[in-house]
Amino acid sequence: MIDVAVQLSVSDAGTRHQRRFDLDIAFATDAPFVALYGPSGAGKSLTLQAMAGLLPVQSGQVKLNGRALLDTAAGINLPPEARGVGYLFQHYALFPHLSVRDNIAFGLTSWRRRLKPDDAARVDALIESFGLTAMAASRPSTLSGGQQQRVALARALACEPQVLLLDEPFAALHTTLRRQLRGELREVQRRLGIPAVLVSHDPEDVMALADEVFLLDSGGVQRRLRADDPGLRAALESPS
Ligand SMILES: Nc1ncnc2c1ncn2[C@@H]1O[C@H](COP(=O)(O)OP(=O)(O)OP(=O)(O)O)[C@@H](O)[C@H]1O
Repeated sequence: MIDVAVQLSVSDAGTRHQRRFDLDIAFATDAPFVALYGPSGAGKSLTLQAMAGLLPVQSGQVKLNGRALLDTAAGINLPPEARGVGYLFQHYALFPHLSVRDNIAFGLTSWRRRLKPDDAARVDALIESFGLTAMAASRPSTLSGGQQQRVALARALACEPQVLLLDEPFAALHTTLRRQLRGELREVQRRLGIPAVLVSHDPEDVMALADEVFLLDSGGVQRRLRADDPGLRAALESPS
């Protein structure tokens, strides 16, 4: 169960034409794959950042299977590294000087510590699942965009997160590759049983992946739809 209810404001204080945005978002779901969908500027990325602990929240809570990652009323605010969250960005943000394998294993090794056998086996399984075996020793710059995004996905999954947060993960990829990667993501995510929250502008991403969709606008949830709702496609194609 993912249970999010947060209120926060962001502003670029100090600039001449100060802008401010208020997010007041609440959703709770047991769906294994959730999409947050809405126009540019609706507050989708801010919601993921608040869940990951990357943004200060004025009030509210973020709970995962009953475990509070944030609960302002109770004084709980776990740091990002203690939240058990795997975060995948649109731009892969891989470490250029590390091999594919070391990128995937990055969160599992700390300074001077070697990978434990269990962790090494999980990294190898992810490398295989995402078809990266032949390039495991290569640097990211020698990989295609789709291959780099697979590395980033494998890295987000390597730490066995409690939830996977996906921010426009396919935006930089062309249509055929998007379709293929969606399929791979869905298959691995199901097999590992890790719930996912996807942010996307693309109705096809949502139709292909989501079990439940929250339509966002102006910093709040406007509507909730199940994947089998016959009005889903129409709602995605004209969200407001
Ligand atoms: N530090 C900030 N100061 C002022 N406004 C901000 C700040 N950070 C974000 N915003 C604004 O908050 C709004 C929501 O941002 P957010 O990144 O969550 O949008 P989004 O729904 O993910 O949009 P997109 O689909 O374009 O990525 C935007 O209008 C953005 O300009």
